Amino acid sequence: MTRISGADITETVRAALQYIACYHAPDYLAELSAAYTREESPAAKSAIGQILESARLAALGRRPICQDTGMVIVFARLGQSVVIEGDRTLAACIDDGVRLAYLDAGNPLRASMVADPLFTRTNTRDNTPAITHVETCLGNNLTLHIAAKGGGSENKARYVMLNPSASVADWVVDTVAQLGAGWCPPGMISIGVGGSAEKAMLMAKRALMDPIDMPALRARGPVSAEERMRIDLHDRINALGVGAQGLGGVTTVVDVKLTTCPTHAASMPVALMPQCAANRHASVTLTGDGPVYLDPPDLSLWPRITGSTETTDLLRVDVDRLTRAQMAEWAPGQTLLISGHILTGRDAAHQRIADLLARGEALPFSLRDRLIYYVGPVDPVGDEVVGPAGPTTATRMDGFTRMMLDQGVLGMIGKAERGPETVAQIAAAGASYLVAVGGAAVLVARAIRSARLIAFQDLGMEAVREFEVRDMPVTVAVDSLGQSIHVLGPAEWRRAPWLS
Ligand SMILES: O=C(O)C[C@H](O)C(=O)O
Repeated sequence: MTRISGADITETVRAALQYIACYHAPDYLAELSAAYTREESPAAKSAIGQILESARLAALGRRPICQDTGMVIVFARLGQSVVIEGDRTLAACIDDGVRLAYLDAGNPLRASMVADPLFTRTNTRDNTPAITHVETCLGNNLTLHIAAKGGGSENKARYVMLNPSASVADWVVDTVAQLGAGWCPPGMISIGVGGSAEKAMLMAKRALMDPIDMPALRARGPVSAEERMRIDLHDRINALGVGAQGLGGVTTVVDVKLTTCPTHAASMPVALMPQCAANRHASVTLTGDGPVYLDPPDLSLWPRITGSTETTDLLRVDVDRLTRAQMAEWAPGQTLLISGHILTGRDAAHQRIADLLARGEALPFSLRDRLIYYVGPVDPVGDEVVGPAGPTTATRMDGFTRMMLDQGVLGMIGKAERGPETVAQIAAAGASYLVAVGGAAVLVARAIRSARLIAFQDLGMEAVREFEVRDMPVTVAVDSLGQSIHVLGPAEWRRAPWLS
């Protein structure tokens, strides 16, 4: 019998969450560095370079690698000979650790969880609850596989019940082809096949925390049908040409996981889980000897990438004097360095604006001739004006775009593709959609010189702020003619004859 105190579980979870918020899993970092070296598409190479440089700044400064510091997912393996001491359940001990980690005064992480998801969607302010799954096993230990999963990649999880004779591989490739870039590639895709509907999802999610072994698998060669399928999927997904941030490129995934389980003769449940470029997870085993701390990583593994936002031949834009005529000169894929004042606003702020307008009430700020940056930043510490502040997925704001353009908005900054209708609205208004690199949150924040709360303070990280930026690198994603880099880029880099 092993006694593990609830307080030790809490402290272990707290420390692990602070750790993974700032340090990428080293195996993923190594694969991302290799992808950077391999990348042939200039836009994708620049995006990967920015993610790597931002990751290095985050690790050195011990700040979150992404402004979306994630929803905490814990897979616990509880030995049957373990007694958890104290008056808290295992899930409550884990939630206590989440609370302490996210409210850490020295390195606060962003609270993203909202309670009452159907109606009030009220931020719980401490990122609880964690989503905890417990499985018992033989033994004297408690192992916790802990991840902080970003919302953008979680939103792209997919599930299907196929006929037993259908091709799972074809469904996976077709599905990834339609996922868009909101999951922030390059990352990983994990497939769970079999069991029941919920079992397939859990298998896929759990396997995202396994070590990356695609290069080793290729080097030794596959020895099973599953391994052959993994390699095939890896090749076919990369041949889609989606590339980093959906800008078109040779690497969309660095690994593909595949987990199976017996299922009903009538069924073929298939789950697909993407993992974004903020690949944050760690495993810790408590043995009853106190809390467990992860060893500090070897920071020489974090490469220094220079030139990904080189300023020499880029167009500098003063957004305080921006006109539609100027924007008409921009071309998709062109990188700009913007300076001046921009407003922030994301899901909840857009909903609030829509509600105010629907009631015929005045907005507490003017949107005329403004750029809106879709972002929910981390709170600042020390002399920061804002914490890490990368873009959120713009596609979610598509339904509000007509309304914002009608209010006189000149353009938007976010990440990932816009739907065809939104692209047409942007073009018709002579507006623009710009992208910053998702997952390069520390780098983006460096361009922000001041931040001021403007409205909707109760929305926390989703409040409207005004940022003053200097030389913030953004890429034109939709120009005023309605051309989209998320269509043009992947089309240029697609090497998938079965799609044409
Ligand atoms: O919530 C965010 O800041 C980003 C989100 O994870 C997204 O990718 O859309």
